Amino acid sequence: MDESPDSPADDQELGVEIPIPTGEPLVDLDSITTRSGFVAFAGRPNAGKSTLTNALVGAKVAITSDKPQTTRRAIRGVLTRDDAQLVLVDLPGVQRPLDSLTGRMQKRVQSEMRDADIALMVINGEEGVGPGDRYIASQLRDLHVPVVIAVNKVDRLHRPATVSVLVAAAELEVSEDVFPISARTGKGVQPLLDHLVTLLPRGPFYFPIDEHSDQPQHVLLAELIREQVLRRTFQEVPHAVEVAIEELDRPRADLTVIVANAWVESPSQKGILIGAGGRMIRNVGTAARKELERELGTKVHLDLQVKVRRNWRSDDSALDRLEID
Ligand SMILES: Nc1nc2c(ncn2[C@@H]2O[C@H](COP(=O)(O)OP(=O)(O)OP(=O)(O)O)[C@@H](O)[C@H]2O)c(=O)[nH]1
Repeated sequence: MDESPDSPADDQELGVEIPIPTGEPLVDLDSITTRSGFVAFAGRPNAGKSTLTNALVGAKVAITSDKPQTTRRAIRGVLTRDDAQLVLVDLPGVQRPLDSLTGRMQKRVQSEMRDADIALMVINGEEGVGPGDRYIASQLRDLHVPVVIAVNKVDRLHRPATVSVLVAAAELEVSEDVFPISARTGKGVQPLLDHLVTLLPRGPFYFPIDEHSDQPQHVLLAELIREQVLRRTFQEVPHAVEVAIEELDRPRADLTVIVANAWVESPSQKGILIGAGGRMIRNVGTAARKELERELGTKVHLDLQVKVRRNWRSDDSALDRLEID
């Protein structure tokens, strides 16, 4: 039994009074010089929200791919500098819900946006401003949080094309703060960051300064495996795959053993993911192992199985188990 006099149970047994909150602020805000807050990303699928999150954080906290709807969970990336801490909330792209999975994703987008200190609207500069962006802008207008717009992928645009997307973005009339950036090359990201910091409220940091993300390790590892599936599959298969870590062992300091399942929705998708003679799943496994080794700093033995779970995207118990809420 824990004999520590500090434990709450002992406090109660000894009759120690626990102070009741009086409604007085616990911290004197005038004495705080740092700024901190939550910046939620809104944008169409594929606009580059996850790439921008990683670029700002300076570490890979979110997987990226050229397939729309890669991001399924709200991922918090944490960026700390001397004067400020930004908690970047990388969200799924805004889209019409099609099933339980996308329904949950969109509910999460709405609740995270409501709770944010700043909304950062990311526009895919290569595609220009479209009806999807106008819809997102109309939603942001109702939120009453400061909005900043990043026009991304300007590395793919000539100057006149960049100017015309910037003008179209300003005409959305949701923000006057429009920044041309390339999340891929890093161009324009620093001025955007400096501006976001000026809009944050004063306050203490939310996360320890060496933390990059609030994502549980097993979720990040599963995502790194899914990223390799996304790189190699097409049409409906990337959307039908989810990866779950079943076991993680460290038998030696320099070796991690991981057992993971890749869920698909039908036997034909299973066939595609395994590939002729098992070639596809071997390639996924080899590439994923390298990413896992980089993340964990140990050798990795990866046992990756493909399993069919029909309609997992409409199955609430499966989504709960996969921690998609
Ligand atoms: N050329 C170029 N490509 C980019 C840039 N930013 C992102 N991309 C690419 O665009 C694709 C989509 O990027 P993501 O970061 O996954 O996009 P997302 O907005 O998070 O997508 P969802 O998860 O679908 O919401 C990937 O292939 C990225 O490499 C950029 O600044 N320039």
